[in-house]
Amino acid sequence: MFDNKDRTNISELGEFGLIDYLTKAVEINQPSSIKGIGDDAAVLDFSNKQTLISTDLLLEGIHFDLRYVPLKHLGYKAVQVNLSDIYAMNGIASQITFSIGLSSKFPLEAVEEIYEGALIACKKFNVDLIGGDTSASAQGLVISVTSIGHVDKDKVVYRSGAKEGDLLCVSGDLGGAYVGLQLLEREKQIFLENPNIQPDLEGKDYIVERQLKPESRKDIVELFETYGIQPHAMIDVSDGLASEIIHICKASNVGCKLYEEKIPIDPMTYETAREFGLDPTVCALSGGEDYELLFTVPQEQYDKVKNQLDISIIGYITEENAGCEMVSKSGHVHSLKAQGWNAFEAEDQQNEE
Ligand SMILES: Nc1ncnc2c1ncn2[C@@H]1O[C@H](COP(=O)(O)OP(=O)(O)OP(=O)(O)O)[C@@H](O)[C@H]1O
Ligand SMILES: Cc1ncc(C[n+]2csc(CCOP(=O)(O)O)c2C)c(N)n1
Ligand SMILES: [Mg+2]
Repeated sequence: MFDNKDRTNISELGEFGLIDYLTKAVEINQPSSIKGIGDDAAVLDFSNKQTLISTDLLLEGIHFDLRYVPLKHLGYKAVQVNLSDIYAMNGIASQITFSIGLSSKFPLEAVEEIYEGALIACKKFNVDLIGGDTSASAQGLVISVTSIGHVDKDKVVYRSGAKEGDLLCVSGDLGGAYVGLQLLEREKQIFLENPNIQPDLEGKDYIVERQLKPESRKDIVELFETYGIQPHAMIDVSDGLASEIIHICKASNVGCKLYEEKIPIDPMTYETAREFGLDPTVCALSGGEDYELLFTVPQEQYDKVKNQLDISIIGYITEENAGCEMVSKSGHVHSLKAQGWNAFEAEDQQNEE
């Protein structure tokens, strides 16, 4: 990925030199950022708002494969997947910390690319980078991002607030990131077998972007504010629709009825899934990494959500004993299973190979 470029060995700069180098372009814009990079801790002040904090870990070989993920995209995605958790609380993200563990194969130029992507995401989403940690790693690249945000006390939305009769809604469309991943994996295999064949991703931009460059849904939180929509429960779709629905239902002690025909799937996702012999609905239910927002609203808010082009009403909340069910296109009722992506399963499969 970075073989043909200039290589500056990180040991030439040392840890502090590297930190200075990477953070020289960092700007602080948020009024809540009192002190950013440069002391033992950052200092924040959210006055009368509630503070939101979320952290996630991204590991080479488990969460990403550098044979087809460009480093700049990786930096961008690492920030997006974290901001998504703040938006899933109906909050606005304002700061992140960005930590990296680097194995010796990474030259300075590689780390610079990761940072470039991360800073583009920060700028676009109006978030300050206020700190992090940098270390050597014995093997592989490790990235951990912590995102910090704020929300009015009466606006915060938990997974546990869904009520019987609520409408179950989701933003955007689902399954694209998974089908994009299948496409990238296929091209990787072809390339490994014959390095002279160039990857053929033509016409597949949307799903490849859904995988490599996801956009967290700050715009949906802003839309809620504009239209006075207050969800009862919310979660972001990282592991797949089925798994996230079950999280909401378990946390809220409710059941749900999901309609397969209502699940939003982009035509390119649909067609490419079919080309791969995959069921597009299964890709949406279990694929993951869509980073859309899944939420419930009381029925009285139907008029506010029904005309939103980027929101689909996919079902409704039932009482707990009814369980979590999906009505298929043919009218059959299936119990929903949380077959979402699981980092530990992926590891087991790798060990078996
Ligand atoms: N090692 C850990 N120690 C303490 N708490 C943890 C740990 N791992 C996860 N949690 C907590 O468990 C809860 C659920 O986390 P989980 O990672 O399942 O959700 P998520 O971050 O929204 O999903 P994903 O990681 O799939 O994007 C959160 O409150 C999180 O802080
Ligand atoms: C090489 C490679 N293997 C697997 C995936 C898929 N994947 C990575 S993270 C994730 C969901 C959230 O993870 P977490 O719950 O750990 O935050 C999924 C479905 C990928 N993109 N690349
Ligand atoms: Mg997590």
